[in-house]
Amino acid sequence: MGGECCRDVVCEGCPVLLVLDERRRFLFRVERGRVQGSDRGVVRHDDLVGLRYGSWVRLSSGALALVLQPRLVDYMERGLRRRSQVIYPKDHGLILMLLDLKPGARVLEIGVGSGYTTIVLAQAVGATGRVYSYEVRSDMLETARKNLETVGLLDRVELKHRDARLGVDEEGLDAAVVDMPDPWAVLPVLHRALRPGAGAVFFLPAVNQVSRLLSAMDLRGGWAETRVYEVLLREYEPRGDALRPKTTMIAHTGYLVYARRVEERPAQVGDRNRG
Ligand SMILES: C[S@@+](CC[C@H](N)C(=O)[O-])C[C@H]1O[C@@H](n2cnc3c(N)ncnc32)[C@H](O)[C@@H]1O
Repeated sequence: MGGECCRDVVCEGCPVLLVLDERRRFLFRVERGRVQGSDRGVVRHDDLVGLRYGSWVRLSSGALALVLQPRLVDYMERGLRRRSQVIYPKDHGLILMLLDLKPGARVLEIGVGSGYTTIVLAQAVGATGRVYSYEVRSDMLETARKNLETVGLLDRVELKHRDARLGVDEEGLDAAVVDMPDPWAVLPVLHRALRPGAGAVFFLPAVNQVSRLLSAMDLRGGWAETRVYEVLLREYEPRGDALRPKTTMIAHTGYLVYARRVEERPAQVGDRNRG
């Protein structure tokens, strides 16, 4: 039975998510001669080579484990370095939809941190797109670089060690994601970098930051279609005999502010009466 390496079939160098149960999940690249250990027995990497993703392998103890292809969320849960607060997958999903990101898009990112969001953007824009990512701290950029290498998406990203408040190099961009403490300070930068009509999403942990950003947008003008969201995700125990929500959940991560960069609105009748 044939199939493409790392897509259908496990070959040497392919990533594998080995799942014994809900808690015992191991993410690694297959290297001949190596062994993956667990408290339920071990598996030799050599025994994984040639298996199809989605199939089962028997450990030395006789226990069975599932051989899966890791998704980005699996890397985020157990395969990446984390040095900063990161945006969570529940928020990433909405960000991608709000920005209407497509293969080929050119996207600005301000505030790279550990690069979790950079990775999501790089996957969305595809091989023909580009992500321009600005970060003021060199240690964060290094972590992000390693994480992008781990998931194989570094070639779609330009990492720039710069304070974005001082400006960015690009123009005519399709979208922007901003995750930094003072996003109101980059509104003029975004206006120059985004093409008219392009969307920006700002991620903000505290509600007073949201309020300050909205006031700054009102004052400056040139932003429209503004929306504010908080995404709450409730996961359920997948049990047919006792279906109910899990007892714990991530209650708060941050707020998303979305707006589109537009031309300055011309004056119209009634403007004088506006507060
Ligand atoms: C919370 S982290 C970003 C996390 C990222 N969104 C993720 O999901 O992994 C915020 C980052 O913004 C960076 N930052 C703050 N001010 C900045 C500025 N003026 N220009 C560029 N980066 C900045 C910080 O150094 C920090 O690494």
